Amino acid sequence: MENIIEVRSLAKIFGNQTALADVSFNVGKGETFGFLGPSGSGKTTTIKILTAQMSQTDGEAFVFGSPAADLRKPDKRSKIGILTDNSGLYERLSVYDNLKLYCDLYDVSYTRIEEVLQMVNLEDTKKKKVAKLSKGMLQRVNLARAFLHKPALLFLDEPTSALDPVNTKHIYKGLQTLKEEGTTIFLTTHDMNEAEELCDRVAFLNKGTIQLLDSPKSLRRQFTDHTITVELVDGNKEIIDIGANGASKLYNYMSENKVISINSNEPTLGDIFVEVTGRKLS
Ligand SMILES: Nc1ncnc2c1ncn2[C@@H]1O[C@H](COP(=O)(O)OP(=O)(O)OP(=O)(O)O)[C@@H](O)[C@H]1O
Repeated sequence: MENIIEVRSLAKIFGNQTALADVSFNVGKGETFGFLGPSGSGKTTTIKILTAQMSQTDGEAFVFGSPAADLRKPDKRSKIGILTDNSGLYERLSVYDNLKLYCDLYDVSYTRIEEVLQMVNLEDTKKKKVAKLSKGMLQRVNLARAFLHKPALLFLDEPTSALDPVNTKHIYKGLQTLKEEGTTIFLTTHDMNEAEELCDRVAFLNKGTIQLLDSPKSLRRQFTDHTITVELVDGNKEIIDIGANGASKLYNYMSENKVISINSNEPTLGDIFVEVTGRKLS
């Protein structure tokens, strides 16, 4: 698979603070890659280096096969979209007029505005001035702006942090559409459900280093204790091994009509993160 991002031994030091110690990973074309870590673990710093907003102290970062710093050139920059919390929108203009300006900047047809507003669930808000938007609405306008020009690579720094569950689901659908269209997505989050929902692979970042990197499915398999929990009619819960011994036990309970529910004990990404790093995500 062609790599869109390649990072080798990346380090960033601010004064006496190490934000990134030694980070290496690749992101393949069309992949949605999740960078997961608690506050201060180095997620935004990584995005800033990959999008040429900051240079690294050591190591290498390549985007589209060239050093990330090349993204300062306008022809390269138009291939990426970035969502960060620094908005860059004109407060006195409406949502629609702000997006029109970006259409002009990227030479995109105005018909695209309706498409992206639909993807972020803001069709009814397009006439509102940006100054009057709620935090969640602002985040959705910024998202719309980030993928307005159909970038090949999209950087999303905590894309749903200000959103309610309904809008979060709506955004997930929009991001799935972008993925189906072939967009490569680099996403940071501390929301493990988001990572499960969207990401092909995730990297666990802790204190500036990657501690695990794999698909959510492989990680859950790797860390499972191979048991299920069976809830019985007498109110007791029993943990049963999923091997042959457990099977006969479960068969007996079931044939005696004693089972109310059976639940997998496969760990969530959040459980695995805590186990590996000893830290909680939020
Ligand atoms: N411009 C800066 N000057 C000094 N230190 C910085 C600077 N930017 C980031 N840091 C430090 O680098 C570390 C990593 O910060 P970063 O913003 O990358 O973390 P993060 O994982 O994105 O956190 P959050 O989830 O809170 O956004 C932190 O300790 C932070 O204080």
